[in-house]
Amino acid sequence: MAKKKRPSKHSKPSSLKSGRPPLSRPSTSNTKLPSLSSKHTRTLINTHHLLQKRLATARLTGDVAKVAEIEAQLAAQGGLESYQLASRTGQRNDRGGDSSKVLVKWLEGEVQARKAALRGSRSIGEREDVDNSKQVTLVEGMKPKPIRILEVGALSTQNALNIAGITTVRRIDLRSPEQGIEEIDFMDLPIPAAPNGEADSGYDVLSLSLVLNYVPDPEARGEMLKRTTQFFNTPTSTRLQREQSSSDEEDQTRVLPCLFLVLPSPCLHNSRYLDAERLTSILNSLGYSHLHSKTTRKLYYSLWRYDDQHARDQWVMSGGQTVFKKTELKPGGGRNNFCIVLETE
Ligand SMILES: C[S@@+](CC[C@H](N)C(=O)[O-])C[C@H]1O[C@@H](n2cnc3c(N)ncnc32)[C@H](O)[C@@H]1O
Repeated sequence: MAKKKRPSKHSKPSSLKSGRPPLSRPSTSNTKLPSLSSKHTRTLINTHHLLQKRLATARLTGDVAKVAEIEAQLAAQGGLESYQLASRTGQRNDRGGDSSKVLVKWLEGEVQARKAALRGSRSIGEREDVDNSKQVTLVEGMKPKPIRILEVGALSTQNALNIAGITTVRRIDLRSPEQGIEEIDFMDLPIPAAPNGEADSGYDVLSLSLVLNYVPDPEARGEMLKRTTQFFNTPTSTRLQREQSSSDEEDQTRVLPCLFLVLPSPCLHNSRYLDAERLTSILNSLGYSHLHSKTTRKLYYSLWRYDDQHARDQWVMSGGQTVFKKTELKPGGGRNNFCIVLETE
């Protein structure tokens, strides 16, 4: 059988949607959650991931019959829609809750600072009561900038990230389960423009919660991580912030801009090819520094500050690795094959 040409490793990251099964039905519906047992939920999610992986391999080897067979299996299982429903069931409070609460906890300092600034601006506004037009100008002028969040792989518009007056959240997914979630592949999402080096055209926080493990192959996972770095407020604004920051200590406590990364715990703690040290090196090589992490029985949560090209240059200058191939770190049975591969430009 004729083999399909493998895409070049250095080509522009391709849309992940092209490697996905068709969406099972129109995307604007607001489906009521059926009650699924946790065993059923787990089986559905695991089978979906397994079929996705097999589908990616069949596509790569150009096995057309196999592709059709796996797509039919995915469709019979309910496709991405059923997978999303199962994932939402898994987010219920009685099943461990939704990861956005952990992110908000780690952003607490930023949230409280803005709340205090808001209170301050309101009291100044009240003092200027005599002149209404001035009051508005003053209040608006003093208003803190909201924390701009991009949530990739969003299942609901209702989560802890919505904090009135403090955050603005843009949500995207391959399949939009409800209004307010844009249906777009992150790999196709236009990179924010920064006209004239203007700050604030990007995001302060990018959330990738249980998304990277959805991507079926290791190179595409690396591409996804690499792409995250282009969505933050411009490197110029980050650098300016750093220069304005009064001390190194202050710089150490800075949280924004940052990446929130959540993976199933076994992807990090029981993989042949990935562990916490390796993940840290991969993210350091992209210009991230580790701020927080926590592991529960099911999930690994982490927060990484993006320190831009400057940090990446320093990493390279100090001899840091920038290419991460599929290298066995922990041999032996009983482990999984989750892996992230990173190639240089
Ligand atoms: C397990 S759900 C995770 C949902 C939620 N973030 C959570 O933490 O529970 C994974 C979602 O990521 C979405 N997804 C995967 N790859 C994506 C991509 N490249 N762009 C946008 N969404 C993506 C899938 O469609 C799916 O709805």
